Amino acid sequence: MGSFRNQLNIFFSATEMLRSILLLLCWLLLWRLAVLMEYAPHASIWFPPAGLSFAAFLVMGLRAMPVLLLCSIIATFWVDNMYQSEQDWLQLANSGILFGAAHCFTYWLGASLLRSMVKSLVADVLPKAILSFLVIGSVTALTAALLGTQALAISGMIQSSEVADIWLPWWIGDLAATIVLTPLFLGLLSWRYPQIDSWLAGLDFHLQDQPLQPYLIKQGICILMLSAIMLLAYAFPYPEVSFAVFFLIIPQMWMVYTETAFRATMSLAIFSVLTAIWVALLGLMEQALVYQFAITVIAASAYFGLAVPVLAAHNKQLRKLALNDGLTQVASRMYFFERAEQEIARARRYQQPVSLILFDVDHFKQINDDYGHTAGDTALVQVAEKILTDLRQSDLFGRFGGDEFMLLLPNSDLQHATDTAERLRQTLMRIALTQTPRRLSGSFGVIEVNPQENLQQAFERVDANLLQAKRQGRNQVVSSPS
Ligand SMILES: Nc1nc2c(ncn2[C@@H]2O[C@H](COP(=O)(O)OP(=O)(O)OP(=O)(O)O)[C@@H](O)[C@H]2O)c(=O)[nH]1
Repeated sequence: MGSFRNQLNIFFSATEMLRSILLLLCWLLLWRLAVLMEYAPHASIWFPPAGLSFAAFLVMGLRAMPVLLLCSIIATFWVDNMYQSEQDWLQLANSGILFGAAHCFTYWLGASLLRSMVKSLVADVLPKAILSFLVIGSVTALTAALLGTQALAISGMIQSSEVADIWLPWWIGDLAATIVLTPLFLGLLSWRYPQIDSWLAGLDFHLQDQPLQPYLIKQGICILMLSAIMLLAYAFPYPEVSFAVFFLIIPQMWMVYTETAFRATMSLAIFSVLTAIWVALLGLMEQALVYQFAITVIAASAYFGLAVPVLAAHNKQLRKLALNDGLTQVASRMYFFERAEQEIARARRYQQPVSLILFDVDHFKQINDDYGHTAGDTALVQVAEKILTDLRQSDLFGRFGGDEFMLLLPNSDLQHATDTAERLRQTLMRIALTQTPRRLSGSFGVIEVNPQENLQQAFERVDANLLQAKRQGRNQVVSSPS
């Protein structure tokens, strides 16, 4: 009950009223545009209001219903004015309500289904969200076409016999617009409705600081290519020539991979509007179905392409998390062992020495207990930063866990590694911790890796040396020959 009252309050708020009026104006404008591109009665090459209805129901839910119903009724009166069907206003209102009910109910149902499906997906599943959108969008457009044509037949706007001819182009027109335009409308609406971001599984529609010029060049190439292909189809009126429009997938995918999601969807919208305009201008109505399919197929492929940069960014982030220790940013234990295996194998091949150092901060627990975990964390970060400045570029430095760190020194024999450990022990004592007045010290184990042993065995030996350094009173280096 509370939530219903909440919805009512939102519905009657000034901003929502303004949004509804804007929605009404945009819908009617797009509808007028669609009528301009009709190639047969009630069959437009594409029907942009369908994309807007789907996007509005996705974002606003049931709150969009009254406005979109009103749009459908106004459109019915408007269309009658054009076709002169001689119906009286009561019949027209009846037709409008029937058509509106078919259109709005279907798109609301489709949008609600998509919303609940996308919400139930766990993170990082953009391809699944895209697939759900394509499947539900197509079925919704089909249902809207079947119910819409029936509504017109029942209300007497068209003959029953015409339904069989109209439903397919009606569906493809709705489908092209729903598939191409819904994401763009969602992108535009996501500036005002931030909840959309969470459904997009990482896809960012908001403008980023990417240079405008390369985008404009790519957009220009897309427009030129499309215009050339359409003029070619006009000059050589064979059905085969019209299929050349499918080549547009190349520049569109180029756009998807290199530009922001918003620009890519914008480019698809420009492609579909221009195709529709060229078809209308050059009278290529015979091949309208080919162009409608091209628009839909290219858009559907492009959306899957949108998932690639998002997945690549996720992978990069996951790899960074796996390779680096989250707190100190030195190598993670997993990455250290992976690299150490490679280095030891390489050293064995070239018969070069390689050494391991394992060290542990003495009485670190005391810092946590006396000054808190944040002070402990800061101390670990300071230790890692300071040690890192004291190493060669080729040395590998990682965190084993807790206050234990490890080093792999390529091209270093036991003597060199022991000297390095001794230097680091002194470095540790010089660290001035920012959050505690404490001074640090560390215990070090050192070994030179024996050509016959594997990493596991080498690690056990260096760990034993560290343990001995602890037992012997801490703040010292214990090394042993191979
Ligand atoms: N602040 C902080 N503490 C950690 C972290 N990881 C482990 N610790 C703590 O580090 C302490 C490590 O203690 P130990 O190595 O067992 O012992 P110690 O106090 O260093 O004493 P010795 O090693 O015997 O000299 C434990 O209290 C852990 O809870 C971390 O990421 N941050």
